[in-house]
Amino acid sequence: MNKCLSATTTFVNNILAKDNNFKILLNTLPDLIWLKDPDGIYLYCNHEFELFFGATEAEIVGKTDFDFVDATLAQFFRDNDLKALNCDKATVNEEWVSYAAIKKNVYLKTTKTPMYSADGKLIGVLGIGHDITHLKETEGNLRFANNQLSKIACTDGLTNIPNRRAFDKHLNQQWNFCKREQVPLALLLIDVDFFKEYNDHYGHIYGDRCLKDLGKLLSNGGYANRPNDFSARFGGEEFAVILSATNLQYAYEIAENIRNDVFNLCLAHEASKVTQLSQKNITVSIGVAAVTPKEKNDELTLLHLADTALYQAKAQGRNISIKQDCQ
Ligand SMILES: Nc1nc2c(ncn2[C@@H]2O[C@H](COP(=O)(O)OP(=O)(O)OP(=O)(O)O)[C@@H](O)[C@H]2O)c(=O)[nH]1
Repeated sequence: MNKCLSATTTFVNNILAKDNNFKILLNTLPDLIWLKDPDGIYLYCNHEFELFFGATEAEIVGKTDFDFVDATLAQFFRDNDLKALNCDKATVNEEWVSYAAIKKNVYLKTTKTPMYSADGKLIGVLGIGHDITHLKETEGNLRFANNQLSKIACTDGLTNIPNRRAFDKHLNQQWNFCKREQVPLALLLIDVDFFKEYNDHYGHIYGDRCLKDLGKLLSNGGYANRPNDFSARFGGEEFAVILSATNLQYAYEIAENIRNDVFNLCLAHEASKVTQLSQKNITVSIGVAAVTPKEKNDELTLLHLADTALYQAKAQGRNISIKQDCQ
């Protein structure tokens, strides 16, 4: 032990020896407490710290972190000591540590503070490690719960596909994207034909099942499979598909694929009033629109056009797709 170290060790021992109760107090604390000189040599540690290193205070004092933990961790501790010394104020860092003496992994919030004697001489760095494992776990659980909540908030409870809220957000994002790129944004509004009659005929439970099947088809059918494309339940028995950077003709072709695939699901609809059906199946009418965003219009322009087209599809007998160009 060098001369300087023995001087500071004496200083620390004097503090502790003056009042044995003080030592008892420090050993009773569940926090890890330690003191190192400016070179990183231990001057003192409490009982909790002894458990961490798996050595007694007498064995620890006079040694450095490099004698007890692997070089990477020891260097990490040393860097944090130097950080506190260099900025001459308390610094805080957090890390997972494993105890050597007992089976215990904890997430520590460690505060390191430069310590001075009464006459202003630097003694070293005082460290306090506080176990915040519980807090960390709670934080993780909260983050997980928040993610789940965000998912739930954007998912339709019945069909398990994105809901109207998610649709509105995505439409706005893609509108802005297409405005920047000056490419058309296409929208398909898909409405089940004579669904009231379906519910009346088969009951709401079967009505729900039918909507779930349609939701599954829209999300798995490969119609909106480019990264910016999107399908959602728009509300009630209405669905929507957003096709980014897509012209009206291509969007219309996708709509016709969807319309045919819905028919080919062969969901029986005995009460359908759609005429000229080879089979009384569930059918949909689709309004298609595409708009290249300009300053003077917004996403409501696109919604309005698709809605008008859907209205026309219903008026023209249903089970068709109608496309509506921007004037
Ligand atoms: N089972 C079930 N039915 C729903 C749900 N949401 C809306 N509906 C029903 O969808 C039906 C929509 O009826 P209408 O708006 O008259 O439309 P329609 O009967 O499909 O007629 P057209 O659209 O003109 O072909 C209503 O009977 C609603 O109760 C749902 O989540 N589950």
